[in-house]
Amino acid sequence: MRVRADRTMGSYKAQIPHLLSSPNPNAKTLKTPLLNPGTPSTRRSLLFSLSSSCGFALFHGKLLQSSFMDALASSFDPVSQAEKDASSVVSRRVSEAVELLERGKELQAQGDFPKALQFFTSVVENYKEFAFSDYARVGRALALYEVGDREEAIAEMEDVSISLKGYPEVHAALAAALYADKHAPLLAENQFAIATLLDPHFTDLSYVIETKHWPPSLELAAAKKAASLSARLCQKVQKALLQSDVQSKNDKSPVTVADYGSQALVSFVLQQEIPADFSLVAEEDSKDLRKDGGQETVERITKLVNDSITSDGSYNVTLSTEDVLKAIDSGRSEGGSQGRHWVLDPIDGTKGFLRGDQYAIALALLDGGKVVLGVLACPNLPLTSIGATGQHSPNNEVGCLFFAEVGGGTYMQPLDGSSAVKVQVTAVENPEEASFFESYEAAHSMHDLSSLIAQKLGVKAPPVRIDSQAKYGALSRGDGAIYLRFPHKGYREKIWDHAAGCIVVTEAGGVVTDAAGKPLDFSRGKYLDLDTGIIVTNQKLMPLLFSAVRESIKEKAASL
Ligand SMILES: Nc1ncnc2c1ncn2[C@@H]1O[C@H](COP(=O)(O)O)[C@@H](O)[C@H]1OP(=O)(O)O
Ligand SMILES: [Mg+2]
Repeated sequence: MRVRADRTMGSYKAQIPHLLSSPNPNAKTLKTPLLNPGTPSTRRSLLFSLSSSCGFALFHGKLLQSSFMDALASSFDPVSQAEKDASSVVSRRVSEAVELLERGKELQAQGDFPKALQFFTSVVENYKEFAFSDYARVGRALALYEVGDREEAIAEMEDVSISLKGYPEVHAALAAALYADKHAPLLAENQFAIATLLDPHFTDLSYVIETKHWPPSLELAAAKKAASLSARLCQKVQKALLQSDVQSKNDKSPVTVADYGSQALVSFVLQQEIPADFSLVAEEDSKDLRKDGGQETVERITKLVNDSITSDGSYNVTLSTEDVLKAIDSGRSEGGSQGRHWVLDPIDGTKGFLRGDQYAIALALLDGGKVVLGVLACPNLPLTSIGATGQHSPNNEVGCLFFAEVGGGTYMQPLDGSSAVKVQVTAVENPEEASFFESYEAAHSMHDLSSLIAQKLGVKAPPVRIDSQAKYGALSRGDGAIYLRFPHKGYREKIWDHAAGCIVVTEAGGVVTDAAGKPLDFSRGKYLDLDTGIIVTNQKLMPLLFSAVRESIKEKAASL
């Protein structure tokens, strides 16, 4: 959700839209963990930091400095056993509630809003007697917003803005929600005025982004939802394909249907969730489908898309064939260095999809030509490391969703929706201990060149060959240390084949460059104009890798 500032509006109105990429200040540094001054202060957290810089606990409406609490507890000598018991019940309930609150915040920081909502709701409902349950109400309001229950979210924000007086983030979040969802600019202005009176920093966009880390989490939630639904659609088609007879396996139509279906579904979900200024750069368009004989395929696609929408249950609509064709064609944007554009590969690695191997649904968001968010759904990637072989035991669960926002790190979540974990690229420094990924298809990347590079580096392990951007995902969680991609002469890389993968790796601490050592430039439209190839690894290995790549390219050229 991003509403542009209207230059004719008043000074507050012009400021409110900068909060709108997310009314959820989803990732701020927690300086003062509630009742727990000893924990590290780097945790990403929602709205929970108190304005003071030392540890406080709010309890029965009284503010108690927590460093005194233990002393008070130990010196307190209750008159009766009953009072002693009551006191211990209270402290047990406080720790229970704080634990639930902390868990809710963690889940929220990971983008797992439905689970976070459960934890916050539990505090709100079961621990009403503690004043700090109001902080759970803030979390609940924002989680409700993220899961799409916006009416309830705004009502809760309004209530809590009154009960938690003097808490600027609630007013700022409410300002953004009133502006974007209620289309109530005057009410939004009032809330924004309160927020900025309480904390003038909210007028400063760089403060909102850099200090509060308000990420485009609405976009992230929408992107995760779109990619997950598409992954389900593709899984269904791949399953039917793999169960079919040999003759229909040679038929390319299942991948066609899944490809278009995935694009239509992602486009539909994004437009439902974030209608403002929608722009999508995607691989497919409806030209071929509109030709004679395409009607049956369009009908199959439409059925698939409608089945996916129905199974999700959040949208009460049935799309017509024309709606589906239009959704596909809304991916005709050219991208570029201005504005915000979604970038989609509806099925990356179609060869892998047909073989029953790896493929990915890759969705990213560009802002001013830079990738600010990426989601990679990899329906066949095992949840545990694919290690040095690319293989996994047949009982291993598969289906990973990687997601990253600029400045927020990379997370991986099972596609079944269970909790996300933060991932990091490997810390391996010695190339002898490194393994490398490359394309399964020799036509997509020069295996002889990668082999020369690996040899120069001293890599001992054989290449791990898998299809699609699942390679970026696997590398982001440390399954391997290096990804080498050297398309044959004349091939032009497209932005949708790298945008999501690139941010997933860089936010996990990795480096992605072309073979000349330059970062990938996503600002030039559909194509990446780059030198020779793409190399990916961790910060430590990059200098060594880069030299091996330069030498190998020269050597190969000389031998031709
Ligand atoms: N000749 C080629 N050289 C390099 N990449 C290609 C070539 N043809 C298609 N691709 C694209 O490479 C990507 C997958 O590469 P890999 O799986 O080897 O990493 C896909 O995006 C695929 O397109 P598509 O998305 O249309 O399948
Ligand atoms: Mg692709």
